[in-house]
Amino acid sequence: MNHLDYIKNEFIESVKVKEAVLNNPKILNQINDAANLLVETYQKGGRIFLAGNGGSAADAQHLAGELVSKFYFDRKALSAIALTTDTSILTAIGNDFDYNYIFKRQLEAHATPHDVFIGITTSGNSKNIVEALKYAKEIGLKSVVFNGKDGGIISKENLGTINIVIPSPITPRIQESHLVIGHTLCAIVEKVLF
Ligand SMILES: O=C(CO)[C@@H](O)[C@H](O)[C@H](O)[C@H](O)COP(=O)(O)O
Ligand SMILES: [Zn+2]
Repeated sequence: MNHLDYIKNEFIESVKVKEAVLNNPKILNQINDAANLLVETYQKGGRIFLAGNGGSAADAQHLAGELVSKFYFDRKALSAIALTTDTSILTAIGNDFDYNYIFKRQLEAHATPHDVFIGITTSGNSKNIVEALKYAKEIGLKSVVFNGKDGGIISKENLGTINIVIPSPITPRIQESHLVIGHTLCAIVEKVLF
Protein backbone atom coordinates (compact mmCIF):
# COMPACT_ATOMS: atom_id res chain seq x y z
CA MET A 1 0.00 0.00 0.00
CA ASN A 2 1.05 3.54 -0.68
CA HIS A 3 0.51 5.89 2.28
CA LEU A 4 2.50 8.79 0.85
CA ASP A 5 -0.44 11.21 0.57
CA TYR A 6 -1.51 10.43 4.12
CA ILE A 7 2.05 10.86 5.40
CA LYS A 8 2.47 14.19 3.58
CA ASN A 9 -0.86 15.41 4.95
CA GLU A 10 0.13 14.58 8.53
CA PHE A 11 3.28 16.70 8.11
CA ILE A 12 1.29 19.51 6.47
CA GLU A 13 -1.17 19.53 9.37
CA SER A 14 1.64 19.51 11.93
CA VAL A 15 3.39 22.43 10.20
CA LYS A 16 0.10 24.38 9.96
CA VAL A 17 -0.40 24.31 13.73
CA LYS A 18 3.19 25.37 14.34
CA GLU A 19 2.73 28.22 11.83
CA ALA A 20 -0.40 29.29 13.69
CA VAL A 21 1.69 29.54 16.87
CA LEU A 22 4.46 31.38 15.01
CA ASN A 23 1.91 33.96 13.79
CA ASN A 24 0.26 34.44 17.18
CA PRO A 25 2.02 37.23 19.13
CA LYS A 26 0.04 36.44 22.32
CA ILE A 27 1.33 32.87 22.39
CA LEU A 28 4.90 33.92 21.51
CA ASN A 29 4.85 36.40 24.39
CA GLN A 30 3.52 33.73 26.74
CA ILE A 31 6.40 31.43 25.77
CA ASN A 32 8.78 34.33 26.38
CA ASP A 33 7.21 34.93 29.81
CA ALA A 34 7.47 31.22 30.62
CA ALA A 35 11.17 31.22 29.68
CA ASN A 36 11.82 34.19 31.97
CA LEU A 37 9.87 32.55 34.79
CA LEU A 38 11.92 29.35 34.54
CA VAL A 39 15.21 31.27 34.41
CA GLU A 40 14.26 33.36 37.47
CA THR A 41 13.12 30.24 39.32
CA TYR A 42 16.47 28.53 38.81
CA GLN A 43 18.40 31.73 39.64
CA LYS A 44 16.59 31.83 42.99
CA GLY A 45 17.25 28.13 43.72
CA GLY A 46 13.76 26.87 42.84
CA ARG A 47 12.75 23.63 41.16
CA ILE A 48 10.49 22.67 38.28
CA PHE A 49 7.76 20.02 38.64
CA LEU A 50 6.04 18.62 35.54
CA ALA A 51 2.98 16.43 34.95
CA GLY A 52 0.64 15.23 32.21
CA ASN A 53 -1.33 12.16 31.14
CA GLY A 54 -0.57 9.66 28.35
CA GLY A 55 1.64 11.27 25.70
CA SER A 56 1.87 14.37 27.88
CA ALA A 57 3.27 12.24 30.74
CA ALA A 58 6.00 11.24 28.30
CA ASP A 59 6.52 14.92 27.44
CA ALA A 60 6.82 15.79 31.14
CA GLN A 61 9.51 13.13 31.57
CA HIS A 62 11.23 14.10 28.32
CA LEU A 63 11.59 17.74 29.38
CA ALA A 64 12.69 16.84 32.92
CA GLY A 65 15.41 14.73 31.30
CA GLU A 66 16.67 17.67 29.21
CA LEU A 67 16.97 19.85 32.32
CA VAL A 68 18.49 17.31 34.72
CA SER A 69 20.88 15.80 32.18
CA LYS A 70 21.73 18.30 29.45
CA PHE A 71 20.17 19.80 26.34
CA TYR A 72 22.49 21.43 23.78
CA PHE A 73 25.66 21.38 25.90
CA ASP A 74 27.16 20.05 29.12
CA ARG A 75 26.56 22.23 32.18
CA LYS A 76 25.47 21.98 35.82
CA ALA A 77 22.41 19.78 36.41
CA LEU A 78 19.10 21.61 36.83
CA SER A 79 16.39 20.32 39.18
CA ALA A 80 13.30 19.15 37.30
CA ILE A 81 10.97 16.44 38.58
CA ALA A 82 8.32 14.63 36.52
CA LEU A 83 5.46 13.61 38.84
CA THR A 84 4.50 10.77 36.47
CA THR A 85 7.22 8.22 37.12
CA ASP A 86 6.93 6.61 40.57
CA THR A 87 4.38 3.80 40.24
CA SER A 88 4.30 3.15 43.99
CA ILE A 89 3.38 6.77 44.71
CA LEU A 90 0.94 6.98 41.79
CA THR A 91 -0.86 3.75 42.70
CA ALA A 92 -0.95 4.56 46.41
CA ILE A 93 -2.51 7.98 45.89
CA GLY A 94 -4.84 6.63 43.17
CA ASN A 95 -5.89 3.71 45.37
CA ASP A 96 -6.06 5.37 48.79
CA PHE A 97 -7.39 8.79 47.75
CA ASP A 98 -8.39 9.35 44.13
CA TYR A 99 -6.68 9.36 40.73
CA ASN A 100 -7.56 13.07 40.48
CA TYR A 101 -5.06 13.79 43.29
CA ILE A 102 -2.00 11.92 41.94
CA PHE A 103 -0.18 15.15 41.07
CA LYS A 104 -1.66 17.47 43.71
CA ARG A 105 -0.56 15.17 46.55
CA GLN A 106 3.00 15.05 45.20
CA LEU A 107 3.07 18.85 45.00
CA GLU A 108 1.88 18.93 48.62
CA ALA A 109 4.84 16.72 49.50
CA HIS A 110 7.57 18.51 47.57
CA ALA A 111 6.70 21.92 46.15
CA THR A 112 7.18 25.37 47.65
CA PRO A 113 6.07 28.77 46.33
CA HIS A 114 9.63 29.26 45.03
CA ASP A 115 9.17 26.46 42.48
CA VAL A 116 7.20 26.23 39.22
CA PHE A 117 4.66 23.60 38.15
CA ILE A 118 4.33 22.81 34.44
CA GLY A 119 1.00 21.11 33.67
CA ILE A 120 0.70 19.54 30.21
CA THR A 121 -2.78 18.80 28.81
CA THR A 122 -4.28 19.06 25.33
CA SER A 123 -7.84 19.55 26.59
CA GLY A 124 -7.40 21.64 29.72
CA ASN A 125 -9.86 19.25 31.36
CA SER A 126 -7.78 16.46 32.93
CA LYS A 127 -8.87 16.44 36.56
CA ASN A 128 -5.49 15.52 38.02
CA ILE A 129 -3.91 18.53 36.27
CA VAL A 130 -6.83 20.77 37.28
CA GLU A 131 -6.45 19.72 40.95
CA ALA A 132 -2.69 20.26 40.85
CA LEU A 133 -3.19 23.75 39.40
CA LYS A 134 -5.84 24.64 42.00
CA TYR A 135 -3.42 23.60 44.74
CA ALA A 136 -0.58 25.56 43.11
CA LYS A 137 -2.78 28.67 43.05
CA GLU A 138 -3.73 28.13 46.69
CA ILE A 139 -0.10 28.06 47.91
CA GLY A 140 1.26 30.70 45.50
CA LEU A 141 3.23 28.22 43.40
CA LYS A 142 3.47 29.68 39.87
CA SER A 143 2.41 27.46 36.99
CA VAL A 144 2.84 27.16 33.24
CA VAL A 145 0.14 25.24 31.37
CA PHE A 146 0.78 23.71 27.96
CA ASN A 147 -2.85 23.60 26.86
CA GLY A 148 -4.95 23.18 23.69
CA LYS A 149 -8.43 22.98 22.10
CA ASP A 150 -10.67 25.54 23.87
CA GLY A 151 -8.48 25.53 26.99
CA GLY A 152 -11.10 23.57 28.97
CA ILE A 153 -11.70 24.06 32.69
CA ILE A 154 -8.19 25.43 33.14
CA SER A 155 -8.91 28.40 30.86
CA LYS A 156 -12.48 28.88 32.14
CA GLU A 157 -11.33 28.97 35.76
CA ASN A 158 -8.11 30.85 34.99
CA LEU A 159 -6.00 28.25 36.80
CA GLY A 160 -2.59 28.73 35.20
CA THR A 161 -0.21 31.63 35.82
CA ILE A 162 0.80 31.32 32.15
CA ASN A 163 -1.79 29.35 30.13
CA ILE A 164 -0.52 28.58 26.61
CA VAL A 165 -3.42 27.29 24.47
CA ILE A 166 -2.34 25.74 21.15
CA PRO A 167 -4.92 26.71 18.49
CA SER A 168 -5.88 23.23 17.28
CA PRO A 169 -8.65 20.73 18.14
CA ILE A 170 -6.43 17.69 17.42
CA THR A 171 -4.65 16.07 20.40
CA PRO A 172 -1.47 14.85 18.59
CA ARG A 173 -1.07 18.15 16.70
CA ILE A 174 -1.28 20.01 20.02
CA GLN A 175 1.27 17.67 21.61
CA GLU A 176 3.68 18.26 18.71
CA SER A 177 3.60 22.00 19.37
CA HIS A 178 3.93 21.42 23.13
CA LEU A 179 7.19 19.64 22.45
CA VAL A 180 8.57 22.53 20.37
CA ILE A 181 7.67 24.90 23.20
CA GLY A 182 9.23 22.62 25.82
CA HIS A 183 12.45 22.26 23.86
CA THR A 184 12.59 26.00 23.26
CA LEU A 185 12.18 26.69 27.00
CA CYS A 186 14.99 24.23 27.82
CA ALA A 187 17.24 25.88 25.24
CA ILE A 188 16.61 29.40 26.57
CA VAL A 189 17.09 28.32 30.21
CA GLU A 190 20.42 26.68 29.31
CA LYS A 191 21.58 29.61 27.17
CA VAL A 192 20.78 32.27 29.77
CA LEU A 193 22.03 30.41 32.85
CA PHE A 194 25.28 29.00 31.45
O1 LIG B 1 -0.72 10.71 23.37
C1 LIG B 1 -1.93 10.65 23.28
C2 LIG B 1 -2.61 11.12 22.05
O2 LIG B 1 -1.67 11.61 21.12
C3 LIG B 1 -2.79 10.13 24.40
O3 LIG B 1 -2.06 9.19 25.16
C4 LIG B 1 -3.27 11.28 25.30
O4 LIG B 1 -2.14 11.91 25.88
C5 LIG B 1 -4.19 10.75 26.41
O5 LIG B 1 -5.41 10.38 25.82
C6 LIG B 1 -4.45 11.75 27.54
O6 LIG B 1 -5.17 11.12 28.58
C7 LIG B 1 -5.17 13.01 27.10
O7 LIG B 1 -5.21 13.91 28.19
P1 LIG B 1 -5.29 15.49 28.01
O8 LIG B 1 -4.31 15.89 26.95
O9 LIG B 1 -6.71 15.80 27.62
O10 LIG B 1 -4.95 16.07 29.35
ZN1 LIG C 1 0.33 10.53 21.35
